[in-house]
Amino acid sequence: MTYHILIADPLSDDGIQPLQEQEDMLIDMKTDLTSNELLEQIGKYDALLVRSQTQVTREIIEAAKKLKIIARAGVGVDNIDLNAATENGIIVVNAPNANTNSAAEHTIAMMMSLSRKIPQAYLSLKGKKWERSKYVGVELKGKTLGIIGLGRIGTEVAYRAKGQRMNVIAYDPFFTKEKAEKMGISYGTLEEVLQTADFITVHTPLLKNTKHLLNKEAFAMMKDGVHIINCARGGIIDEKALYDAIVSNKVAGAALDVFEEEPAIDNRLLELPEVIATPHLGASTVEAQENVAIDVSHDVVSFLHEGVVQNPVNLPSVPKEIMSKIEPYFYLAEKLGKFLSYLTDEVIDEVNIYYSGELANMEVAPLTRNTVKGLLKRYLGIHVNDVNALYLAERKGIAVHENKTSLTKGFTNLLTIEITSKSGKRSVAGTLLNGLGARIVKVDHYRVDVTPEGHIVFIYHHDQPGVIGKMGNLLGEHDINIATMQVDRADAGGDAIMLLKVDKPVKKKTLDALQQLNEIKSVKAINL
Ligand SMILES: NC(=O)c1ccc[n+]([C@@H]2O[C@H](COP(=O)([O-])OP(=O)(O)OC[C@H]3O[C@@H](n4cnc5c(N)ncnc54)[C@H](O)[C@@H]3O)[C@@H](O)[C@H]2O)c1
Ligand SMILES: O=C(O)[C@H](O)COP(=O)(O)O
Repeated sequence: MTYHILIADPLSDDGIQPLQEQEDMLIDMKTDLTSNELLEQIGKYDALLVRSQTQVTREIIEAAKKLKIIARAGVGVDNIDLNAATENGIIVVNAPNANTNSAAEHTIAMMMSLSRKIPQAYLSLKGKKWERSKYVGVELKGKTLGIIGLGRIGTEVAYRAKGQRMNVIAYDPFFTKEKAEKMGISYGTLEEVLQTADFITVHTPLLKNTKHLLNKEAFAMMKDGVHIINCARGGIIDEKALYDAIVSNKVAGAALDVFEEEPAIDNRLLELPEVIATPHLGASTVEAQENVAIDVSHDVVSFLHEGVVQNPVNLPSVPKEIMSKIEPYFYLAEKLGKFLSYLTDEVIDEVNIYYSGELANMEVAPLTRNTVKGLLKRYLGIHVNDVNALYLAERKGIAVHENKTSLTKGFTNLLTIEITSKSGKRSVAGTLLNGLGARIVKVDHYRVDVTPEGHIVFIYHHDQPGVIGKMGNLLGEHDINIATMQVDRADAGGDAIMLLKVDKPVKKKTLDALQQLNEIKSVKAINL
């Protein structure tokens, strides 16, 4: 199989080496496609690599019938419709650590340029003027830097600002006084940061709750003559409010790398002499560009080849040590889910997954996704995957619950899945037997021992003499060879089940013929 890869924004040539080394990957580098051209062409690609420029909209995602992975060579994924990607089962990955240094250094460079008016003085001198008194700056030493958003970049900015002998105060919902003490900086609420800082820099993502975080009210709370820096995302600052705050001398100056609309050619903030700006260059260093491209290239290769990634955005990442423990159960979980989907034709209202024995001590979320994937696969086929399984279940009104119990019923590990529909509950349980692999060990309250693979004929019948022979004969007449057979019953002469492993798919006319036998209550062909 050959994978078609589209690189739609400029990426470092050295960085995409891991992709270029793959014999089964054909790479198209098309960095000046219009959105219409992208829409027309996206259908043939398995992977799409972008930076912040290409807008990966719902329309594009829905036209991307083969697309499996969208890789963002950088941090912010606000140019990608994540909901649409998740709904369509497309994994999104990014490179969250690779440009942290560059963005932090750019922030410090912008702050220093702002405080000493370097860009303005440079332009003046280039205009053949020698204006020494016009460009008097302020020192950073002893000033307070307020950081809003103390994640990867905010933290690096804090350490660098301390190097400038600034006092640092930060606000982040996950930041505490104890952490502040360890870092040698101050903790503040958002208001405290706004009220005490001489320089304010934002380092949050652009989210619903960070949109216009610095607005008219926020500027009103700040010290007169405050300086503002935004090397995170346009939109965190209300540009109109910033403009007014500069014109009214509340804000002494602003350094902006990002804008509400990019490219920001006609942005009126750029007309103000107090505003210095760069065209979204925070991550534009040789090192960062090489590193982001390497990170996402590795994820694209490992996802297309092995289904695993390091930096998923729309799927929780599982640490390697946890993954190595739960991976052997993936197969069992998916097969049990699929088996169970055949036991009812009714709408499923609820799924309960019981993890017992050693499974009860593990991080089981990926197994839950695999179980639900298996359950939905009978109807959704390739349209359900690890990325969208839980989303699709929720959309179909199926409540999924994880339960952990110590009851192992004699097994070292036991995975039990129970579905509830209008007419009641159905369940299946399986285990991993040391050295023997996966087994289905229980169907409803019947005990069995079946490998969860291949073609299975599942029969509910009355336990009575001769029934097994009759079924064997009938299957023989229909050219179906029985490989293994498992039978269990509630009581002698009562209800019973039979699981027949057969060598090939059983046709409808064979199932209909079995159903005609008096002893048979129901019969299903299960293909795992
Ligand atoms: N200019 C550039 O070229 C460039 C380069 C890299 C990253 N970025 C941007 O910088 C930003 C930060 O990136 P990062 O890697 O540090 O992300 P991160 O996820 O490590 O940190 C973001 C922090 O913001 C905090 N946060 C969220 N909502 C908040 C709120 N309402 N108030 C205060 N804090 C809040 C989070 O708790 C988190 O700690 C992102 O927007 C990213 O896209 C820009
Ligand atoms: O979020 C990011 O990583 C930065 O905004 C960098 O964007 P870029 O890859 O377009 O430079």
